[in-house]
Amino acid sequence: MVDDALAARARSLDEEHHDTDLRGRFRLPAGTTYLDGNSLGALPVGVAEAVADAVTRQWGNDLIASWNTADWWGASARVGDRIGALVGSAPGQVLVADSTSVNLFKVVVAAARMRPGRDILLTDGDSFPTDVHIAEGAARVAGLVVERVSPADAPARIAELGDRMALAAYSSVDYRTGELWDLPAITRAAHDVGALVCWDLCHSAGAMEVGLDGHDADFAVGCGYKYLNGGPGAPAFIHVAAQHISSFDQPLTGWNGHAEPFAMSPDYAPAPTIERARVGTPPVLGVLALEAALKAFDGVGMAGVRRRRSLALTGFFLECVDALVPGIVVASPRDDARRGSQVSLRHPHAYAVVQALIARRVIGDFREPDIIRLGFAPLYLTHADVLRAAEHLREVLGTREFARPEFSVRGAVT
Ligand SMILES: Cc1ncc(COP(=O)(O)O)c(C=O)c1O
Ligand SMILES: Nc1c(O)cccc1C(=O)C[C@H](N)C(=O)O
Repeated sequence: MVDDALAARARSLDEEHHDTDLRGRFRLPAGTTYLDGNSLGALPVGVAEAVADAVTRQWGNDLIASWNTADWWGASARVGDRIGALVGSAPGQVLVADSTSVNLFKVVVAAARMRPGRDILLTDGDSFPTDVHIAEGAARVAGLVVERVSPADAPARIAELGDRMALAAYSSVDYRTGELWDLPAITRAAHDVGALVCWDLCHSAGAMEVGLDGHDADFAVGCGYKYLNGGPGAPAFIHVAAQHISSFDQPLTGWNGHAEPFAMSPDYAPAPTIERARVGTPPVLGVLALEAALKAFDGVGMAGVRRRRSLALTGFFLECVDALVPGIVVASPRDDARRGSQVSLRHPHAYAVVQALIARRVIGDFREPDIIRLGFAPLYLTHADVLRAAEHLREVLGTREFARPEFSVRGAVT
């Protein structure tokens, strides 16, 4: 009975939100419910063809001329602008380059140089590990001291630290719990004491509005392979607000960031544009795959993606969980205003539960220590998928299927 009511509700939500259902823009295997687009996004239609064209025609036939004729050289900034439009950053402020880790390193060192005499880098000790590791590593290079403070406590701590604060570096969405942190409040608090902020948008870019310019964010970094669907190892992006570009003195002074790379000067002079964030030769095939993937967002407003899909899908999943798996601990906020595009559940056998779900072709992931992490990529999931996932979860838990020995064997990549 419960299932009938939920099935009817899933159908009516899918009808109501039909205009924003972009499943047709993706190639997803039949019979799979993919809830891991927050780790590796699905393959958009047109990417395989674009990469084949880049390989066979641009590279195979046109060879080195393609740096100009196919504008390989301009691709990093061109694709950066496309991402900028999704995260609320005006053209000329976003560059596709390197990895999120490397881009964060550039920002930390540049920010320290922009705030001489200030010694604190505030960050979240519970962030995705690379954010903490890079913060510590870059801080050593730049002469900063890292203080680990939860995003919830950051505004108050920033006010206490005052003019010791150089940079606050936070994720906008917690990778484990999916909590959406208060980007406007932390940004304001940092600016009130003359500090800078950097936002890691790995778990928000492509899933919700971010409003970087609207909130006056100084810097942001994020990856191309999650909700942006750029494919495994896709290049990342970096945002530097227009007013900071001329003072963005980043430490990785490779020849691609030079004002005139082909002058082959032995002396470094940074490009006057966002291209000063470049380091070496970009991974062109990866940048072009990402560009093709971003076509999935053509004509789509991020406000609709957020409200009519991300929040509708995660909200409906919470309803399904309450009805079908009552009592399970929900680690993600129930309040829409505080939830990213994932729902995480806690279970003492979370790893085995996730493996049992995967065996049923419901793909989510496990995160230490006890998190079943389910990502709801807004473009290609439906409310029917959401219900299917919850029904499988009920069966895996209800029958204790997860206790089968094969589900406890840990693999290297999870
Ligand atoms: C918040 C966050 N930052 C950074 C990364 C990864 O950075 P990189 O692209 O350097 O591997 C991830 C996920 O891999 C992440 O979740
Ligand atoms: N980035 C990853 C990778 O390159 C291989 C395997 C997994 C991952 C990850 O998804 C980590 C990810 N940022 C996370 O939120 O857990």
